[in-house]
Amino acid sequence: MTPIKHALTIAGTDPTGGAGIQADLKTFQELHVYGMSVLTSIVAQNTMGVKDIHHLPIDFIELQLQSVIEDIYPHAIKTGMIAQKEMMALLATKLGSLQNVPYICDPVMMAKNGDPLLEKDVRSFLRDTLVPLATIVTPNIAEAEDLIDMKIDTLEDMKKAAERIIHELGAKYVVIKGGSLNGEATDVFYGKSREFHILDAPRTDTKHTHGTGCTFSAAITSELAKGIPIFEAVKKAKQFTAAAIAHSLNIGHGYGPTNHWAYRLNASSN
Ligand SMILES: Nc1ncnc2c1ncn2[C@@H]1O[C@H](COP(=O)(O)OP(=O)(O)OP(=O)(O)O)[C@@H](O)[C@H]1O
Ligand SMILES: Cc1ncc(CO)c(N)n1
Repeated sequence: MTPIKHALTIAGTDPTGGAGIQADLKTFQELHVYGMSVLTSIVAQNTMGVKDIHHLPIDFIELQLQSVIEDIYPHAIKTGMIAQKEMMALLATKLGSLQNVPYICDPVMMAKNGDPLLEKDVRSFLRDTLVPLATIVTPNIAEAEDLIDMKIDTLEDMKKAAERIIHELGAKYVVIKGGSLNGEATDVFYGKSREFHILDAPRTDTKHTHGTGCTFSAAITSELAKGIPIFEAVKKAKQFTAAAIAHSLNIGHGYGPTNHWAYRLNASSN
């Protein structure tokens, strides 16, 4: 039997379970990877928006990380909501010291309704500290625009932005998620091999897309933890997320969550 793989998410919380740490752990579980988590910020949010954020002390984030790593070494690590400069600095030091562990950087900046999840003026620090360490960085359109200070309106713009993220910021690979562009669900993958891949999936006409980005990056993390090659991992994550959105859940009063078990249902009916 293949030994179990372990994946670690370092992120903020969503008490409604659709985004953040909770979405990551559900995704790890669905993709048969043992899930672990280090909390950075506790967020009072729901499908309608963010009410307040409580940031954990830096030394306590460090202690959580140390507790996990000295006991169950992760085969892949993702970061999601990292809200403060001090958190980014700590994680840059720690992640930089881990050898050969794929690092998936989801540069989370805001919730689906536009409420900010990062403190003011830290976006450039995220670009300079965590992004360069990433095996793969997974911005949506707004996050990519912010990272390289460029407006993105077309697929060609997405490709230019992807090149700049790799060649100017230093990540190894990038997938820019086009979920919010022109009513398409087309993503652009690019990386050190300098080849573009366009990822398409049928777009589902739904507003219930809370946590799609977390789910997508957690699915990539799961596959990289298993040792799957990077583009295969991204393709699988795209299918997993597309199924989760196609069967998204009309619960809550705002942007409802995706359905993390939809991929399993599809797979068992094939
Ligand atoms: N309506 C949709 N139908 C199908 N796929 C979608 C849809 N919306 C987004 N996607 C896909 O879902 C994945 C996540 O992209 P998205 O742009 O929604 O992330 P995000 O904005 O970071 O999400 P969040 O901030 O809510 O976590 C991408 O592969 C994107 O193409
Ligand atoms: C904690 C957290 N991370 C990410 C997102 C973006 O979906 C969210 N709403 N909450």
